[in-house]
Amino acid sequence: MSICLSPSMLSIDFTKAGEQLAIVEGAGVPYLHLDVMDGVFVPNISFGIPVIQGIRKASHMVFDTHLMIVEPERYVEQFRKAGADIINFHVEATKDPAGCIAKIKATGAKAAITIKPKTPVEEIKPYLADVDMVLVMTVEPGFGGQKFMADQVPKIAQLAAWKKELGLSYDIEVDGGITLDNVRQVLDAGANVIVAGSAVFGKEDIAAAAKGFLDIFQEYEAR
Ligand SMILES: O=C(CO)[C@@H](O)[C@H](O)COP(=O)(O)O
Repeated sequence: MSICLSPSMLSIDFTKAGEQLAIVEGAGVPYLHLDVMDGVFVPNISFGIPVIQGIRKASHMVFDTHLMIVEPERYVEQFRKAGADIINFHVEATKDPAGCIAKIKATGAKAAITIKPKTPVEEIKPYLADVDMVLVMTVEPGFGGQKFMADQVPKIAQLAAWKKELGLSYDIEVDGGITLDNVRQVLDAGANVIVAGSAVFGKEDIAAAAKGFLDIFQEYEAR
């Protein structure tokens, strides 16, 4: 399974967004992680549908849209129309995760389900056969630049074990505090989609930061 980098837009310099998106795309980064926050599900507000629609025109990357909003099913069609390729919602944010997955898939987008650090990984087990990706948060959602929670790594390993045991093929994404120093920990546990905000867009040399991750991925893929 290939390993992908998904840099988080939350850490982009919005005054230079077009330029910085072109840098990561030019470096061969396949995904762009879009953190949508509503100020209710998480204590922060970021950006939403019009911004995604705007940057869609400037990028061919896979838009990996992480909805940190309550009742995400209300907005699935609009995010898809704006350009989302993957629609990622929190199991804690909806009363009907199965319905939300079905709604996402009906739009033609890939469906992904996410858990916060305090949520047991067992809560998403019933949905594993129906999703394209699972996302393990390694920080409390809401802000970039937080410290990686290493105690979440066993969840990644559990999801990798279930994937094998159940004969499934979902991607395992990890998000929060990932750096060049700790990325091997999550790759070793079985993650294959890596979100990094401050460790990519927060760096002076964005292309070199992205390359640092891509080189490690290449090393793992060659094993
Ligand atoms: O979803 C979130 C925060 O809620 C993340 O996507 C962060 O934005 C990642 O940023 P870093 O922790 O890598 O700086």
